[in-house]
Amino acid sequence: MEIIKVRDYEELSQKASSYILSKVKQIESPVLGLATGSTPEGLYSQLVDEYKKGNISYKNVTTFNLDEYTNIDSTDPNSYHFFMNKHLLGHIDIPKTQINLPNGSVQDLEAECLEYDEKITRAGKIDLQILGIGVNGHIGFNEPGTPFTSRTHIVTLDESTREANSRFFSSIDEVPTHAITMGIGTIMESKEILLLVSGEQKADTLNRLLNGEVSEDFPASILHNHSKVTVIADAAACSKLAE
Ligand SMILES: O=P(O)(O)OC[C@H]1O[C@](O)(CO)[C@@H](O)[C@@H]1O
Repeated sequence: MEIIKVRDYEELSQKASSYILSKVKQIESPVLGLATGSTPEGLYSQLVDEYKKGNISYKNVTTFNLDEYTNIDSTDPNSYHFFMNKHLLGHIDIPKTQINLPNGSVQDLEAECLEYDEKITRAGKIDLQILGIGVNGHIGFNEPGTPFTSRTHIVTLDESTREANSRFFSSIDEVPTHAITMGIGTIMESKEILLLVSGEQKADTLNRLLNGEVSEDFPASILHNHSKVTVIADAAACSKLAE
């Protein structure tokens, strides 16, 4: 696991954007894994800017998002479909047919999970997966205790995760209780992973990730078993690391 320490959120977003753009230019038909949450917002804004400046085209890119709430329509402002359109996908030249997010509003959610996982395999697997990390070490919506071998599945969200995400809703009661997420096994099949960690509230999390043991109690710890993981972390997130 390689760690790149940067000054602040702005530098983190710039570094992550350059990293991704170099992959998009290098690979003929890149498959990107995308994340939601506050952390990648700055990155997405940079990716949009580069497109608007005419420095990049995303016509050959295929995307797979990590997760989506269940029982929420894709037009709902709290859905991850809406988030991705608002922050990235609605502003660039990627063809709609190459955009993939789990559909949390279908009746047969189990079938949706299976199909989503198979679609990633059919696309030739993810070239570069972008990840954020929850304070409890979750990746995607894989909460502590999720088997490392898990495939795309339905999860019951931890109260702490619902609490953290309630900032996007008018009250915690409105935060969905379930979601579809790529499994840890699915994420680990990505050829490369870029993890973004920002802010003081993630300082203990980053310390545990880098110095703790690999355990299902802390889902992100599995990343130690992947051969190509880069972590970009800002000074606030690094504030609990030994010099
Ligand atoms: O970037 P944030 O908002 O801290 O979120 C961290 C993680 O939590 C989630 O938003 C899920 O709660 C993930 O998608 C994200 O990677």
